Amino acid sequence: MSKILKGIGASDGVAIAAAYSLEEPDLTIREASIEDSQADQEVERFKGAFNQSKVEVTKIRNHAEEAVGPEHAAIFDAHLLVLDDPEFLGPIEDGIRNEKKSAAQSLVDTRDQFVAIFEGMDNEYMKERAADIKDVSKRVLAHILGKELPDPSNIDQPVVIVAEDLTPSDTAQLDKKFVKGFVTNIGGRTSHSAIMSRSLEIPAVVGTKEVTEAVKVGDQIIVDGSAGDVIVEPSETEIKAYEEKAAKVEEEKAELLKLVDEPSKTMDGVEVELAANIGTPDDLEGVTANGGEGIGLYRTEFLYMGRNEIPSEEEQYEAYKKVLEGMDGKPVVVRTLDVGGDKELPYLDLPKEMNPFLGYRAVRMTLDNQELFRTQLRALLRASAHGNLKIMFPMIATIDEFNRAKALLIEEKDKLVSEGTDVKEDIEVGIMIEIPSAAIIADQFAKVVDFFSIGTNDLIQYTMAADRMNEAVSYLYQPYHPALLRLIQMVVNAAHKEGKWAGMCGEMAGDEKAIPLLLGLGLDEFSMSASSVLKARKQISGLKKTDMEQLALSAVECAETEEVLALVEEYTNRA
Ligand SMILES: C=C(OP(=O)(O)O)C(=O)O
Ligand SMILES: [Mg+2]
Repeated sequence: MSKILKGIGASDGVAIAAAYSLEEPDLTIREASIEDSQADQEVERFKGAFNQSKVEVTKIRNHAEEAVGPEHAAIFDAHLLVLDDPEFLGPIEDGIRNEKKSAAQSLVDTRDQFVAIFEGMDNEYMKERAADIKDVSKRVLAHILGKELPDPSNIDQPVVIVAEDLTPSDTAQLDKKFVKGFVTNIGGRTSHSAIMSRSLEIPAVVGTKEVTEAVKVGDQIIVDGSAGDVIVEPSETEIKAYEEKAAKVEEEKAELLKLVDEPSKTMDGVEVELAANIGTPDDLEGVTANGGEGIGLYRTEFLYMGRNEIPSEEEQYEAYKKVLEGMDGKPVVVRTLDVGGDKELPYLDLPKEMNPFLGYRAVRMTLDNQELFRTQLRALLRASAHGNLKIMFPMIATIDEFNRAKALLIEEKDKLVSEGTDVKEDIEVGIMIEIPSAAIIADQFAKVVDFFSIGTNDLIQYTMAADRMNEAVSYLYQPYHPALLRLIQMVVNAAHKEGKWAGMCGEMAGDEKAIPLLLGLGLDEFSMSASSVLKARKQISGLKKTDMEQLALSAVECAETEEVLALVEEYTNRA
């Protein structure tokens, strides 16, 4: 009998495939020492494990080169060097032969010695070598212990990934050709793995609480990303029903594609901009295919993930240039590095925090690490010559933070100009509105910034004090709550009063129930997953802006979310 798990639908569509687990195996060492007579056998075992690891790393390296480019493959070249390094292999063999350690124990002790030496050096390059040694040793240890490490980039058959959670860098490595869907235990619609699943257009269900318990590797599962359902070991009849549903989803998509070149216009002729959010230059294809009128949010942090070092100015410049040229003069809002919260960068050695979402993240960190920030700003300024760039700072809480970030930008711009580098004049510089303090004094911000983009994913969690990743408090995560609508109203009105524009790049911008309200509140730009653009265009073409203004005026006066939703229903059915 099949079993149905309920979760939160994170990305629409239906996937049917075998389950693949991303859980890491238990790598606890049970035998630390050996008898004399076992030494040869243990040496054989450790050499065999190194050889197996070399074969795997070479495969992963080649795959990475093909899928994401040679820059990302370079990490694995460094791993291969470690696997061949006699300075590393020698002490492991000595530990087995002379100190009677098991292969696993000798590997771990040698690893720890090397890691301590490299981490203690005052040199970024050497610190990165410590990360390589840790990574490689984990793989070798797994082989010595007879365990297998999960490797999302090495999947070569259709699968549905099942995991406790997927980190943004795990998600970035998924190959759409084989990864048909994913299901996690934790997370909500705005956790970053969910956002990535939408940009990759992979059906996903998050927050099932129990998928890793309920599903065995190889089990057939169905993911219904629209309903948030996961069917484990489905019957023939269920498979057939879902295959039909999948075909219907494809049909609807084909129908919507007819709107690709249409303007985004309400019934009474008001145009808005429907833009898309991207994480990497590879996402551009989806934006063009879905008729995105611009990029409303380029989350540059993904360029910094899944690697062991900060991307160079040149590498960043190339990525930004590719996006700007790809959008061919259409607006591209690039957000400067926003790490922290659930987006970690192991090589930056950021402190572990009690409340990472309230901690050292985004501009708070980049203003403090000026070399890193200036490198990104220079890359952006140089790229500005290739298109319609707008620069946006994340997680701004105070005017002073904005002024400091902008001052660095201007300093770098002046330097580049004096060096004779081409930099576009009049680049718009704006901020994300993710923190209630910024929304509340939006009138002050509007005097100094060129635009706002409301980041509701964070703004909701900070307004309601409800962690966006935590399902236990997900009932409080209410996009349509009047408190939030009032903040949005303040921001849009403040922008318009100063002749500036206000957009939204949080997930709410692509939400069918929110769009009528946002239109009525006067939002100028809606930036969403590329896969939602055409649906939004169709919806907007059936709404009258004047009616939606009435709806919004009534909605901000409501006491509860339910009342707001009832109003949305009433007004949109009327239209
Ligand atoms: C778009 C946003 O930023 P991110 O989801 O990357 O935190 C947001 O907070 O709404
Ligand atoms: Mg945010």
